[in-house]
Amino acid sequence: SGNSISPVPPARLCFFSSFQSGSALLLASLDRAYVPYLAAQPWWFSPARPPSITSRSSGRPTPGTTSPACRWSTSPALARRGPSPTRASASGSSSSSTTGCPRTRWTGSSRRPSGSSRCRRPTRTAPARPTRSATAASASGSMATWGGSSTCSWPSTPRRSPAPAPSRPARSSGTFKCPRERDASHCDTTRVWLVSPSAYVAHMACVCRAALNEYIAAVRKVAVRVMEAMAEGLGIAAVDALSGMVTAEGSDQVFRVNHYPPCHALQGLGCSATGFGEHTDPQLISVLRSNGTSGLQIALQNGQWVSVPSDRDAFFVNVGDSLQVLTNGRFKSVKHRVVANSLKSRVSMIYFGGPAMTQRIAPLPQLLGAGEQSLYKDFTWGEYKKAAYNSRLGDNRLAQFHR
Ligand SMILES: O=C(O)CCC(=O)C(=O)O
Ligand SMILES: [Fe+2]
Repeated sequence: SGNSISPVPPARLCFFSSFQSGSALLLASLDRAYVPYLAAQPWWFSPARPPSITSRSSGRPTPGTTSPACRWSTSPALARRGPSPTRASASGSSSSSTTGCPRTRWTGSSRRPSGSSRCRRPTRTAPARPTRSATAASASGSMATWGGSSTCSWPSTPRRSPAPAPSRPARSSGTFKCPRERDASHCDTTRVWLVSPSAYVAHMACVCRAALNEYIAAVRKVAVRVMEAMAEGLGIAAVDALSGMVTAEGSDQVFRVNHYPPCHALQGLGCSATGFGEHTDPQLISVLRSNGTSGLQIALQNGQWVSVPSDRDAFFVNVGDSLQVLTNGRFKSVKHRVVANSLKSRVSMIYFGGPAMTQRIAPLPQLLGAGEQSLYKDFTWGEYKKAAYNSRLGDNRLAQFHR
């Protein structure tokens, strides 16, 4: 995306075959919490196989299992922290509304705190929070921690069977209207904070460590190559002027997996449910791969939402706010969101390349033309991140840093 916010497909980048299979392996084994979903979609385990639609993809929950439609888990950390740029509510102006999955049952007041669930929450064991020592170690660069909703254990507590999916769209007395609920989201997320790509692997007690390591190393190379090409395109002599920030010691990288269960009740209703509210990514660059289920949209300058073609063999590369500042607005971080699919699960995995916390984020001097002023106040990535965490997901977080 970036500067080119016209509805063109994202650039296709070449997958090496080992990368492709490593990537599929990663998706298959990343977190045991995803096994029920992945098991329902055998192509995850064999990328060569077409995404054949299995009986599960018809969207009917198998009796005795938890409905994928409303399976939800919320990071206790996020719930406590409230609105955050990684997992909070959609807000701000939007030309078209999305809503909570109408089939979900609201658990509380009509305005839930951001980051908590609108869906009926299954009884489950809260995932272990990283211990203080793990967090401290992470901050000091010696390991990475798992964060977000799922750790490497699937809850052992029994879950209630869901009510069978309605055979017709769920309407309340035939007058169901899509509520304009900006605080809704319909997504499970698992995040891995990357501190040291080699050290965190040693820490991870998951089956996925090798695949994860391989994938992240490879996708980081993709990010670096893209940023090198950007520097070249901007006429900057030092090829690593931008990319060096994600390879630098202490760079702040995150890898996140999102799962958007299908929202069956949307069928035939002509409205959409928010999977991930509108936002821009705060880091430098994001490299996303998905399972080919549609849902990702970007906002054009006129506010119109455009779907990004779903292609599981393509990367979606997104410019983050920090890169917008470094290039003094030549590349723009594009607002994007995810709408839930009524039939199919969407799984995406995103590598976010961020700079080190102390990195000064300001337009590259070699980029500024004669008399050109920075459009932004000076700040460090750490300062921006702190401000971002105190904002709502859909806020224009760069606004407060504009001169
Ligand atoms: O899951 C997706 O497709 C996009 C998610 C996203 O934008 C994000 O995690 O920042
Ligand atoms: Fe994003």
